[in-house]
Amino acid sequence: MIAYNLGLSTITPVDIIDILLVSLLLYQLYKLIRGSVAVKTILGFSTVYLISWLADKVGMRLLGQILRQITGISAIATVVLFQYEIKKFFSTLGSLFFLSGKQLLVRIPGLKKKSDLSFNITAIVEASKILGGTNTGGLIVLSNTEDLKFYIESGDLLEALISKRLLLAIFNEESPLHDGAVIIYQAKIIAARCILPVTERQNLPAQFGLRHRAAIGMSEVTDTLVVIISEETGQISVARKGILEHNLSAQELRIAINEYLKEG
Ligand SMILES: Nc1ncnc2c1ncn2[C@@H]1O[C@H](COP(=O)(O)OP(=O)(O)OP(=O)(O)O)[C@@H](O)[C@H]1O
Repeated sequence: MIAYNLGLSTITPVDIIDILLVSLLLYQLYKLIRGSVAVKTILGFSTVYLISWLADKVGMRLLGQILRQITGISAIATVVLFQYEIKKFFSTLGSLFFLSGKQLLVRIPGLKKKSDLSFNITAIVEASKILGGTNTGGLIVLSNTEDLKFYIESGDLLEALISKRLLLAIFNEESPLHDGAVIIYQAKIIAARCILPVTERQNLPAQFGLRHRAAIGMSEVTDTLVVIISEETGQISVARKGILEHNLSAQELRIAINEYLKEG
């Protein structure tokens, strides 16, 4: 076996692969919890552990005992509290194993391949504004990194350049394509009439029906930004990482899309 002697220890190619895989895993974990409530919860758990350890050290038996009980249930609490992050982590790992070589390059940090075309943000913003103004429902999934093959296959393939007129034509109530979601991958409208996974969350306000629930569900399990135009109120919302930002102006929608594309 090939091995490199760097003085202190011998590094083999397997060690290098090992380090690369661990870095990839840690990067995925970091991406998942970055900016989410998970960070605060982890800090909370760590504080309880620390106080419990200190209480034991200085002989505060009662406090130590109570805190130990709390830390004892933290394993179960972690699974319940982080069910979204855990689900997302495994679905990301799963999709990594089923990526083609080209898609794998897109996922490796630093090697992210930018699309040759640029996302026509203005077309998406203007179409959303018009749809909202005429109380026409719309559901648009933006993906910069995942090809969303599984969801694309549930709808009708289009592979067209993004244009305001095309988006308006798709969501026109007379159109046979208006039901379900449009999926935009990199800079193209890939498919329409797609079926998205509906969130299982119970605590959503009653005003949010299936369109909003499907948007939240999709953003929970994929790295996408989902734009919703409400048929009932004409309001524009976006869902990202399971969080819904409601009643956005055209300018706010533009900012949300820009931020997503920068992140992606
Ligand atoms: N799983 C799904 N995937 C994609 N689109 C869906 C899904 N479920 C519902 N929809 C779309 O949402 C429409 C129904 O929206 P519904 O009125 O229940 O939602 P809503 O959140 O109250 O939105 P609105 O404010 O527009 O009424 C359907 O006609 C369909 O186009």
